[in-house]
Amino acid sequence: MRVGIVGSGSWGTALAIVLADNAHQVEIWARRSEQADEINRNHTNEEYLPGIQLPDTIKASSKLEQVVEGKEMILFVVPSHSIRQVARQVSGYIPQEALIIHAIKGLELETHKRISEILLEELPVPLHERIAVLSGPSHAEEVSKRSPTTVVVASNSIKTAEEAQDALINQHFRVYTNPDVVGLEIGGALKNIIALGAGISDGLQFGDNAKAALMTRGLAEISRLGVYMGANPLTFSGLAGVGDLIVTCTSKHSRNWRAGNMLGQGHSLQEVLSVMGMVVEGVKTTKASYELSFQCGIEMPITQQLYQVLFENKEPRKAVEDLMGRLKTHEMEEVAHN
Ligand SMILES: NC(=O)c1ccc[n+]([C@@H]2O[C@H](COP(=O)([O-])OP(=O)(O)OC[C@H]3O[C@@H](n4cnc5c(N)ncnc54)[C@H](O)[C@@H]3O)[C@@H](O)[C@H]2O)c1
Ligand SMILES: O=P(O)(O)OC[C@H](O)CO
Repeated sequence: MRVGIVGSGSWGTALAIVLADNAHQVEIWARRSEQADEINRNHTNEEYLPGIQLPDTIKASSKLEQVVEGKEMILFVVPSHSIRQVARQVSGYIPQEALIIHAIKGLELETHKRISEILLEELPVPLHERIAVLSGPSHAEEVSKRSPTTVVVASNSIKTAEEAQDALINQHFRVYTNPDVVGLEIGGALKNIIALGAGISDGLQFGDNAKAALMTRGLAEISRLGVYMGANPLTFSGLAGVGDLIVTCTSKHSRNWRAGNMLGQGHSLQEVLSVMGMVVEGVKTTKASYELSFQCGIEMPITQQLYQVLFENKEPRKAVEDLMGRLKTHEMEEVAHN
């Protein structure tokens, strides 16, 4: 297939490798022309995937419309804060039968919308059945080295999900399908909040019990909001739920964990973001989810404490004390009240 990848950060570039390995014809959009030149000339993307040699067949361009024009498959892999503007810019240039996959893990800050909801608003109606989301435990650094990785694609159309699966699956990159778009998007976006928390906990040197607690209770509040929004609870025990939570809370590759770790060591949010150089989706997602939790009347204690740490200068240690000092409760409220 002729494939256009919108976004040449670490994840867009790693997915370009997967697709080039599958003999697709890949063109990738780079915001800066020097980066496109580097990919075309040296077959590297040193800023985002240092030390990785890209297949020679991957082409790059800094002309956004050109990257989607005439393509049979388009992947959107830009940070969540830019997807609406980027989708709007290319909307009129995408062929009407193209398969659209987004691999973005975040929520729109201003509207709290999921990425597929934004795509439905910005792309023409004939493309709506063609939209799929890709999620799951998948650090770009490992995918680009062809380490075994499993992911999941969801779409409202099973045909679309299966087409995405067929295009992406290979010996190193195993792709499952799932019909639950809401579950995939909520799981993928909100695990970044918990990874920030896990990084803080490690930065405070709290140990493994604390991290396991954050991951487990984090999954409980992610599922609570997700189910309220229409997700299938089973999705959260799958790759896009617990799978991605594990990898993001425990891997040295995670930007969210690393950012949290620095916060736990006493650095300010501004300092942390200025040294990261790559998107830390969990920061904006914490704000969007904090607001959503009040809007929907859903209890999300970890998200609420993290919001105070990130945006109200609360001491991380005090946030942990407040979490531990909450009123006693049942592990499974829903079960206890039946
Ligand atoms: N890196 C991973 O391992 C990984 C894995 C799965 C999902 N994701 C998700 O993929 C998405 C992209 O992440 P990434 O890791 O590739 O990010 P990145 O920080 O490595 O790269 C971001 C890319 O987007 C571009 N960009 C930044 N601001 C932009 C703007 N305003 N408009 C247009 N383009 C802009 C940058 O130039 C860069 O090419 C995120 O939602 C992330 O959560 C990342
Ligand atoms: O590096 P992070 O924290 O953005 O996480 C990357 C992926 O989402 C892991 O699946």
